[in-house]
Amino acid sequence: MSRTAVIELDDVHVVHKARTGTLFRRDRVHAVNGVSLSVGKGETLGLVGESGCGKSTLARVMVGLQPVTSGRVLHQGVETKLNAAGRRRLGRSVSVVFQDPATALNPRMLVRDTLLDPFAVHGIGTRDEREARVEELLDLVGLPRSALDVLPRQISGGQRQRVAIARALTLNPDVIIADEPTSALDVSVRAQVLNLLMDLKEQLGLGLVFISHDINTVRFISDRMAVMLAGKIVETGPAEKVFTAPQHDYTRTLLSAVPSLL
Ligand SMILES: Nc1ncnc2c1ncn2[C@@H]1O[C@H](COP(=O)(O)OP(=O)(O)OP(=O)(O)O)[C@@H](O)[C@H]1O
Repeated sequence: MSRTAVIELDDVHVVHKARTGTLFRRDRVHAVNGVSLSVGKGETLGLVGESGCGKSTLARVMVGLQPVTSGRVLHQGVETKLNAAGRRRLGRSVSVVFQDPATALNPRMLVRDTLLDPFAVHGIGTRDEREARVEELLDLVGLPRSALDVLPRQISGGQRQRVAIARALTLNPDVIIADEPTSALDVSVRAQVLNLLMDLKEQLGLGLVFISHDINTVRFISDRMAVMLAGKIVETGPAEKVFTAPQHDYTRTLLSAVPSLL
């Protein structure tokens, strides 16, 4: 079966200027080093690797927030340019859920306004359409109507992450990039948020890129898995295969670490 990937990266490199070095000659960090991958609707790609291996930089590339140093980013088969129009197109189709909803959500915005915000940014929908969609979003993520008129700090961490997921869904994206979406949450609610993401993927036919340092969580949620080490993808394949028959030493090292509680 061949279908066009929603997002495809072709030999992408990102070199950051580090905060170290001198004013005139900053050190460089090769955060993403020749990564090629693709994700389509209806599948979950798990991206696993330790802290600092370049996962978040890669996530930012996929949503158009991070320019690449070299390589190509294709959206629906067409190379994207990170000008205003390209970014807007990508932003409608690919949205992101960050690790910590306490910092990702505007603390001074009511949940209702947070969910309405993407409509304003993209200038779409009538007032009635926007309001109806906000109610639909609450149902999708399992929040009560009473959650609309509160500030993020007035609800629990798990509920805040549900709001962040609802916001990511506002404009009906094709793909969601979830960057360590459960790491900042209490252990007791992590499984609920993971299950919600899996249900939404099924129900809406979404593509999901699930990023985590925890290989057990990635296995649980992913169809395909990519293992990242020092900016490179060192192993990729069906999640079950990578898990049961790892080919790379680094994957084996990750697998031998203590199992997590999600
Ligand atoms: N804006 C930036 N400027 C300079 N260096 C950066 C920048 N963003 C990331 N880096 C560096 O690039 C490397 C990869 O960072 P990145 O955040 O992508 O990794 P990560 O795997 O997501 O790690 P973590 O899980 O800790 O966020 C690190 O060495 C980091 O210090």
